This record gives sequence, C-alpha cells and structure tokens, in this order.
Amino acid sequence: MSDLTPAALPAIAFIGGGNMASAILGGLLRQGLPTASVEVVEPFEDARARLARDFGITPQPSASAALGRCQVVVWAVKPQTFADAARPVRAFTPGALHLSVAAGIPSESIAGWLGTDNVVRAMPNTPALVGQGMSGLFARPAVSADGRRLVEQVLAPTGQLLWVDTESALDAVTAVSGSGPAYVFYFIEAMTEAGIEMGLPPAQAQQLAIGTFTGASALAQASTEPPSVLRERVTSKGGTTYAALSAMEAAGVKAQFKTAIRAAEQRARELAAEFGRA
Ligand SMILES: NC(=O)C1=CN([C@@H]2O[C@H](COP(=O)(O)OP(=O)(O)OC[C@H]3O[C@@H](n4cnc5c(N)ncnc54)[C@H](O)[C@@H]3O)[C@@H](O)[C@H]2O)C=CC1
Ligand SMILES: O=C(O)[C@@H]1CCC=N1
Repeated sequence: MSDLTPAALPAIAFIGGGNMASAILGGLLRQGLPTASVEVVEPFEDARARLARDFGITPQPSASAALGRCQVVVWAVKPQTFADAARPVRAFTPGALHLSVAAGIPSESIAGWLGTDNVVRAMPNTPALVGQGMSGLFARPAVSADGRRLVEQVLAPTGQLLWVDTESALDAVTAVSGSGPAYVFYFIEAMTEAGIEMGLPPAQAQQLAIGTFTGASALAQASTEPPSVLRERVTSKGGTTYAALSAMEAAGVKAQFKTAIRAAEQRARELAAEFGRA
C-alpha cells in the first residue's frame, strides 16, 4: 500500500485560495505536506496576503508554468467563476488529476473546460477546518483507482470521506452535509437565544448549546442505535423534552426543515444549469 501521509504527496495546486482551499490546505500542511509542494492561484491581493501569513506560502496572482509540476489541481473557486478560471489553467496542467469542490458544477462541464476526463468532484464542509469535515466524492469513470486513492490522500486530513456512485447524489450531499454546518449553527443560535431569554448569561447559554451538539453528535456516532431511539431515551413521558418536541411537531418544524434542505438540493441543480454550460 502506498504511503498515505501528506508528506508523501506529489505537488498540489489550488485554484482559488478562499475558505474551502484554506480548510483543505491547512489540514495538509498541519499533517506534514511541505509548503514547497503547494501552488496557489489567487487573484485577490488581500487573500494572497492572508494565505502567506497563515500558511507561509507564496500564492500566485494568475496561472503560470509553475502549475506544470502539480499532479493534483484542487478547484476551490465559486461556481460562477469556474469557467473563467479554467481557461488559463488548462494549458499548464496536462495529465493532472482535477479535484473540484465547487457546488453544483457538473464533472462533464469541468472535463470540457479542462480537456480531460481525469476529474473528481468533492463536496466537503467547513468542519474540515478542524479535521472533522464530512465530504461526499464522485469520480468520473475515467479516473483510475490510483487517482481515487490520491484524492483520498489529499482530503484525508479534512475528516470523513464517502464515495457516491452517481453524480446526482452529490446534490443531496451538498444539501445535507455541504450546507449542513450552517443548519447546525442556526440551531445553536436558536438554543443560545432561548437560553438568554430565559435568563442565562450569553456565554453560559452558548456553552450549553454548543456542548449539547458536541455531546449528542458524539453519542450518535458511538451508538449502534439510530438517532430516533436515542431521542426517545431523552423523552420521558409527560416530561420536558416531550413538551418541546410536541411543540416542534405542532409547528411543523421537521417538515419545514426537510423542505429547506430540498431547497438547497434544488439550488445545487440550478447552479449546474446557470454556471455549468461549456
Ligand atoms: N464554504 C463552504 O462551506 C463550502 C464551499 N464549497 C464550494 O467551495 C467553493 C469555494 O467556496 P469558498 O472557499 O467558500 O469561497 P471563497 O470566496 O472563500 O473562495 C473563492 C476564492 O476564489 C478566488 N478567485 C476568484 N476568481 C478566481 C480565478 N479566476 N482564479 C482563481 N481564483 C479565483 C477568490 O478570490 C476567492 O479567494 C465554491 O464553489 C463552493 O461551492 C463546497 C463545500 C462547502
Ligand atoms: O452555500 C454554498 O453554495 C456552498 C456549498 C455548500 C456550502 N456552501
């Protein structure tokens, strides 16, 4: 089996040096990828200065022959920027494996823009910043087993990885786990606000809300039982949890939440239609 440590990885290019690139790059560097193995293309000066300060790298303002040594190119630009960003990169990266984290943009469009079928799409999420991310992955059929392993090596420091068999499943991954951290933060905000409204100091209310999410997630992860059973175990008949869950059911919170997640899935499809055209 090949060495799976970041130190053993080939050179990697990042196109776009924002949040997601920083999450992936930060994890790789922390786990031993040498800064000399990294190229970043980032047109905005402020963003380049931040990358230099945070990671000790020297990002480039535009694509250049320096990309030629990179076997993997990570695409971390906004969906609406992808087609424009691809044009200057294509000539410098023949033979590279391309890994896109852009929401919605179909691998077929990416393959067309870059002139290669060696394309993997990933949908990570921001807990990748602390190595606790959840990523869905889809490879075009032309990607070899070695190519898939390389992608796993690149993303391993970000957290858990899950290959899906169809590209359309990535829209569901985007809606559940890609956007998902925002839903969790939203609920943390709601629980914190409720705690404050009931008289708790803000810092205490926030600690209780975050600690509860951390603990419940850890319990759900460790347990062999489904979340529904764990929920029932908290819910004493006629007790406080029952009162809260009954209020949520009466208000249609679960149904509304599911509808909201479907809106994210729909938006992922729209992004493909809006920005995925070759
Ligand atoms: N933020 C999130 O939670 C997640 C984001 N994504 C996807 O990751 C991608 C990047 O998102 P973020 O990192 O949040 O965005 P961001 O805005 O933080 O980063 C994008 C970067 O691309 C740079 N850029 C713009 N034009 C460029 C060009 N022509 N060439 C190279 N770089 C260029 C921008 O200056 C910016 O620094 C998006 O496609 C998004 O769908 C995927 C999963 C989760
Ligand atoms: O909101 C977005 O479009 C991106 C994709 C998943 C999370 N953030």
